[in-house]
Amino acid sequence: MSLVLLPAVDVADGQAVRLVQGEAGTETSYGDPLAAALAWQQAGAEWIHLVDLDAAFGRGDNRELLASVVGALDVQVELSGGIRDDASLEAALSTGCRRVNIGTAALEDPAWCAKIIAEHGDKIAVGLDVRGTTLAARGWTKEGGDLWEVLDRLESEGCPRYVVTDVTKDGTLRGPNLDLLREVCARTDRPVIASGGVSSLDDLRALSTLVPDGVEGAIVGKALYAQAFTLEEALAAVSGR
Ligand SMILES: O=C(O)c1ccccc1N[C@@H]1O[C@H](COP(=O)(O)O)[C@@H](O)[C@H]1O
Repeated sequence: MSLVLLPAVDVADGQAVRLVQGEAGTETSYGDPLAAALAWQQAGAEWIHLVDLDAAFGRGDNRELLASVVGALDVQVELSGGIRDDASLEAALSTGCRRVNIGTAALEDPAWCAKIIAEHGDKIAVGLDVRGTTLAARGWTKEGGDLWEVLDRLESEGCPRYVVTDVTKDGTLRGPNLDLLREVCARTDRPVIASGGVSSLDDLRALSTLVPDGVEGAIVGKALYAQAFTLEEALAAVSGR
């Protein structure tokens, strides 16, 4: 199996943006989110990782815009940011996205998280956003507990998939945290999506070596927007071409 690539489209104030280490105020804008997503689709992406950053930061949302982006795409969408209760989950799933990524609520509302895993199974992924081994919540501005304790709990609840982000690497082009990914994969048989730090085709080749361990995919953001490589080149690299 080849590593699945998920180009990221993070949306703040109606624009596609990239942050550095998830910090508000570090935005670089890349224009219309739909245009960005369509460009990745046109280049061969099978998935888009679509994030409502305003909802993640609790400062508003881009819900209607993101719904229109999902509706206009033919590829599968992983929708993330601000999905924290029944209403936001229902709104997210009703867009037609393939799955949602739950961050803060998995840390602050374990009972609800267990309930939605039981109800929606594979449509749920949990985002493990970490600094070191401390989880981050609420737009990565609050600490959310110990990674290994939370992972043990989610395992017992049957969490179907994890999106593992090293917050310190995100948007920095400093390379993925391969050790962290290896450690998470050693503690779960569930698929893991790697996020944060991809800077080069060699990073993608390194992540591909972790596919047998359980790394199913990689979210790629800044490197694509900064044109460190094209998505076509990335897809060729992970397919061994
Ligand atoms: O993706 C980012 O750059 C990012 C930066 C700061 C906060 C969140 C970010 N991304 C996504 O938001 C979810 C968490 O949202 P929530 O806690 O469930 O509301 C996180 O997993 C990232 O996918």
